[in-house]
Amino acid sequence: MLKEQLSVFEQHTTPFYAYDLGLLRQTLDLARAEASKYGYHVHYALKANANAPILAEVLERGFGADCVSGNEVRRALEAGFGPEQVVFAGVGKSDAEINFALQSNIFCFNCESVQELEVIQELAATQGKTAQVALRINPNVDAYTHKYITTGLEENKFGINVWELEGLVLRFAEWPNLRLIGLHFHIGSQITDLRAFENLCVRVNEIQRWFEDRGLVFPHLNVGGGLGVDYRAPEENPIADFAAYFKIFDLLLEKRPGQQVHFELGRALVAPSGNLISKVLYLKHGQKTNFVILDAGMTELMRPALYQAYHKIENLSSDLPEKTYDVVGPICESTDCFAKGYILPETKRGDLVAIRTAGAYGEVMVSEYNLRDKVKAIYLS
Ligand SMILES: Cc1ncc(COP(=O)(O)O)c(C=O)c1O
Ligand SMILES: N[C@@H](CCCC[NH3+])C(=O)O
Repeated sequence: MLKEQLSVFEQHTTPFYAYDLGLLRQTLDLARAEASKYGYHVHYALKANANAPILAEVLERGFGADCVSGNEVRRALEAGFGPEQVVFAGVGKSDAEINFALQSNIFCFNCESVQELEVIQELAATQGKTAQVALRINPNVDAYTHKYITTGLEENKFGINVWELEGLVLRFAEWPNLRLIGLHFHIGSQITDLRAFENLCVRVNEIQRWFEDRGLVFPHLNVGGGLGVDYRAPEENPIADFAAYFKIFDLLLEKRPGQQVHFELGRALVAPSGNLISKVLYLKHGQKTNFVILDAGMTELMRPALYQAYHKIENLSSDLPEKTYDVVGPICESTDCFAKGYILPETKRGDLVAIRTAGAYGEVMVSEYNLRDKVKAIYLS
């Protein structure tokens, strides 16, 4: 119960992120236990949260690192991940980022276009290196999630389209500095309808057979991340159903002998253990609405403004009878709104409010807009 932490929260200047390291450890332990039943490798997606104390817990459990920028690769290496644990995805890797990853001898580049393969070949040749690459293929599988966080449909910018593969395989011989070690897929984020992963397996099997028909078998399959969390009921479901998730792949993904299967989970590992704690600055009574104006806004947690995302909100200070409010931030944008028509106990200036399930894609997406101060983080063990 977050309310039990109220006295701790009251000692800190708001707004701040509060991370529950106990819940984080439980989540990571469970994910590791379920993945290891099948010998699966999990690479934690740093883009979800790259804070040092979080990375330390991830690293301690033997997960690898999934990075999408040169700076994420650097952060992972600085945190202690070995280069052989680092994969690097991203639709627009710059030459400088590729060079840095090559110099660092990372495990694998997840390549998203033929053009990128050409550039990595050229830069690897200049460095006298061989780059290990996986082809990120756009499988055209619906993730049944918000359209802004779907990545595996043909209309999305991510990955190599299947219709490009025929031309691509003919060109492998032109790239002596690339070692093609795997296939990579990622269909989207906050996936709660697990049938999307079933469909992904069916598609990966088809694509794998297509390559086999052309004499190509890869030692690695990377099926990405995307497992969602329960934003509406964080107390009832604090940990994602890793057992059901990994079981789908065990049942449906056709693994070749000796083939290694990789996952890139971000949100499901860290979202529930982070909460944004904010203070109520003002109560404003409009014609039709009562506004709760917080000292945190879209600059500290962008997801509601960007995706109309739902985050549960709790008033930690009040037990008064309930009222209905629009909960908003201080930023000069009308989209700076965490929730409309939200029921909270009667709220007063100075109350502390928790915006729940904000451990993933919260602090990493902070903006300085309106010259806001950088939000702080505290860690509860
Ligand atoms: C390529 C890739 N891998 C992994 C992830 C992590 O996704 P999630 O946090 O939904 O598990 C993402 C983000 O959607 C991604 O784009
Ligand atoms: N940032 C997004 C998810 C994008 C995942 C990365 N491809 C979110 O908050 O839900």
